[in-house]
Amino acid sequence: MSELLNFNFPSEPTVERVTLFADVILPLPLPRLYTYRIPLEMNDEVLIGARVIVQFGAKRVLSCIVADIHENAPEEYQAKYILDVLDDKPIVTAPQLKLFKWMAEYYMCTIGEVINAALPSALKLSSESRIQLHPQYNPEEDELILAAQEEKIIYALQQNQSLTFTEVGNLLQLKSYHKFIKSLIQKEAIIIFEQISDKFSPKVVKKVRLSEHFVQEEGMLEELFNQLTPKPKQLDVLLNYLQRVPVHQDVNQNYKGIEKNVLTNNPHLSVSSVNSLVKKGVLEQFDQVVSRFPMDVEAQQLPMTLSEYQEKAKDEILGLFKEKDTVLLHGITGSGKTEVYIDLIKHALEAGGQVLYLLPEIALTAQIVTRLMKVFGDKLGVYHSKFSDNERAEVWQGILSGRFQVVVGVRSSIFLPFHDLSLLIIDEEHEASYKQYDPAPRYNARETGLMMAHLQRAKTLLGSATPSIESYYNCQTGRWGLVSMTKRFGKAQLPDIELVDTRDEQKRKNMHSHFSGKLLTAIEERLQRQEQVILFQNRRGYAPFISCDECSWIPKCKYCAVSLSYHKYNNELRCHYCGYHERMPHDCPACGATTLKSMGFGTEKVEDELKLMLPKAEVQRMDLDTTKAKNSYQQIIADFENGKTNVLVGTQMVTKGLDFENVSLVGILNADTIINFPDYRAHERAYQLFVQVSGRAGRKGKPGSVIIQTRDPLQSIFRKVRNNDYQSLYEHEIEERMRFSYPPFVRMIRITIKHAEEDTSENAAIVLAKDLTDRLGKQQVLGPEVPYIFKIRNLFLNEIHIKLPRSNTNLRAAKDQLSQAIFNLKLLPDFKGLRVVVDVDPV
Ligand SMILES: Nc1ncnc2c1ncn2[C@@H]1O[C@H](COP(=O)(O)OP(=O)(O)OP(=O)(O)O)[C@@H](O)[C@H]1O
Ligand SMILES: [Zn+2]
Repeated sequence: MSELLNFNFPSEPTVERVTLFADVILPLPLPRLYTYRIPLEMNDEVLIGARVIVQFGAKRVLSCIVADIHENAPEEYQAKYILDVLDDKPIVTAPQLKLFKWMAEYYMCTIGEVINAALPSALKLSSESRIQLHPQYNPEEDELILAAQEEKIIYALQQNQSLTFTEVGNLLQLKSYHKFIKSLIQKEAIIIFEQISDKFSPKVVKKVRLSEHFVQEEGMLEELFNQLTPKPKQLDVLLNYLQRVPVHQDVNQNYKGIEKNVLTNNPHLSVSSVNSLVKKGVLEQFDQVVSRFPMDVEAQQLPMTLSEYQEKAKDEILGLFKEKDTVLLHGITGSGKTEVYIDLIKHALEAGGQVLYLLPEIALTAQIVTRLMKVFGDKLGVYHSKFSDNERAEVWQGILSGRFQVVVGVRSSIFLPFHDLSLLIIDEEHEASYKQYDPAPRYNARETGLMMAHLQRAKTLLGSATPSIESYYNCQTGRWGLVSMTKRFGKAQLPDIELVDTRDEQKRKNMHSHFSGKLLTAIEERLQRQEQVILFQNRRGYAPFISCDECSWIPKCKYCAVSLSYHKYNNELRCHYCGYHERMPHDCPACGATTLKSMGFGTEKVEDELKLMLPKAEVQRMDLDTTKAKNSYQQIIADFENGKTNVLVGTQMVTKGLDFENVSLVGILNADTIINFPDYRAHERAYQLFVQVSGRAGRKGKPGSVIIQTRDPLQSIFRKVRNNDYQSLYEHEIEERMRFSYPPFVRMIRITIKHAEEDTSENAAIVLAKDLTDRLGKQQVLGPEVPYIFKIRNLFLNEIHIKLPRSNTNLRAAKDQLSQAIFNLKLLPDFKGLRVVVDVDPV
């Protein structure tokens, strides 16, 4: 595979008339690249990193990326011709291709899977792709010079709204019709969209401006004033317009106009006068399509000067960057890391490079984007999965064209087409959400980011108040630089942390459902003082399961080995693994009793009960269920920021990096499920979670407090959290990792074997484990074992863990062995229908 993936980047375009071949990456999980022949007339047009259209299989026509161009015909098959060239410039850059290749090798997947994850769908075309008229193109009015075929397409689109590529081909009766589509896209007459649901719907605002001749021709404006004197209401409208758009100072300002509703919503102006002026032709009304990424936000430098500590940290980072490529900024919650990042980004942009700022979660981007917009204006691009395909394609193209020099985004941003990255920031670097579980590539954006930075010779700054053990270890061994900030910004102090023993409280009848008396009183106090509260519970839904009081029946998922969670708002039982749902039964299907009780509690119940107990409080919830819609994150965060809500209840979404100045109390409702998680990282995770969520309190001057409810307050983790003692957590953890051979001392690979038959799954796992033991040695192979959740989506699971020494040569060899073993396993007739999932560095 690696030979086939060898990319060459010829520095000069080929001009001779030789027969050329292109190796292409199809967006499919294929184990290797395919070679196509380049038609002679396209010799100069096919470029590495650009898209071409090819036929794959008997029927499929799709776009793919050219990875290499050479003169060697494939030996095993007759190369088909490339049908068309889509781009006249590469849309995937040279360092990106190298990164994708590395990802495929490192994470043991195909490069097609990587490309598939990387490209926004709007850049992936197939016979099913659709085109529509460009929303700003008006065939009746806009004079474009179109070829006859192009006119035909436009005409058909006017009749039909949209066409698939296949339909375009049929319409033109041509095999190579893509060039017409391409040309129409370039002329901005059409756009491509992947699904009807994704159809590009631009935001349009109604605007007005003065008709041009009043502005351009001498004396016209005075005359207009005279004309309008008998109509004082219309005159008012005109004066108001001129106040907002001082055309006498700068005539060009008129062109932009203002939004019409600025005039019509003004209580001092009459709507009918505005409309009369439009009718008379004094005001000209027009529609403007506003980009989803506002272009006219001017960068406005905020007067944020770094504190002495921040300045010192920044200088240390820059100093370390002279010797090291990677630096970890370990700054406590609220120490002001973001401002240090912003300063470093400015620095990097001034030197002319590109910057990527990675965040683990969309919820976080909302706040940070506002902060960054103010400083970087329209140089800033934002990238995450709540954007539509077209929006994502717009960011992709904007990076290629140089429009966006700094991008803030979640893990998938590491796929973006940077070519001159100079700084990569990985905020909250300890976050597990940087890792993609499913589907392949199962990559970690932190590790991939580091590789990306390495390939582009960029510097990487990772930041966290609770660094991952692996990262801190890298600093201890001297591979990375370490910079610390140990004080909160300004006068803010770390909050006081109080433990409440729920077992004890229960005995004293001091528990009100899931709230201790102490927590309730504390919440009430904050409400009286007009301060805000964040409550954290690690489960969404109303209750993790329900059970019959009579017969103990518990509803389970039909397809997975888990109980169904109860969601009250739609009275449903839901599987959090496969999405299966059913109505909550009225009585027990097993015994008929009407005594179904919900057990345990999730965020929905916390919200519900709080509203009952404290009816005056405005409570809002932030979890997966309340943030499905595109802008719901922003709304919830904005409501909390503006003080519209007093209490924010949420899952781990509320714990990360959010910055609210008025929060003086944080409550953790049930710490125990977090600590008692069966995983070697449980301790580290619990520490990170408690410290992060506590860190939301008391960020701006006002003292903050934290109440943690637990049945076992004597656990050592709480002492570390209360003392903010990362050092002792690290020392304890790193010793255990060394003793029991866990990362960072070894690399782990998890192999999950899936089959519809329980026995087949188990047998296959035994055979594979045996083979792997033979190949890699006994020490290296753990399992097979049946995971706690042993069935998901009707497939029975078995797991094998592999631990490998850290040296790179061994790693590659071991992975080859692993691939071989899996390949052989799947060939065995007993194991038909077997699925094997390989997860490198699982988290
Ligand atoms: N130089 C500065 N001038 C004014 N305000 C600042 C400055 N630096 C930080 N702040 C304010 O201090 C608060 C905390 O800063 P910030 O959010 O960057 O902390 P952080 O280190 O990222 O914390 P966390 O790890 O909890 O996310 C913010 O409200 C921020 O606006
Ligand atoms: Zn299920």
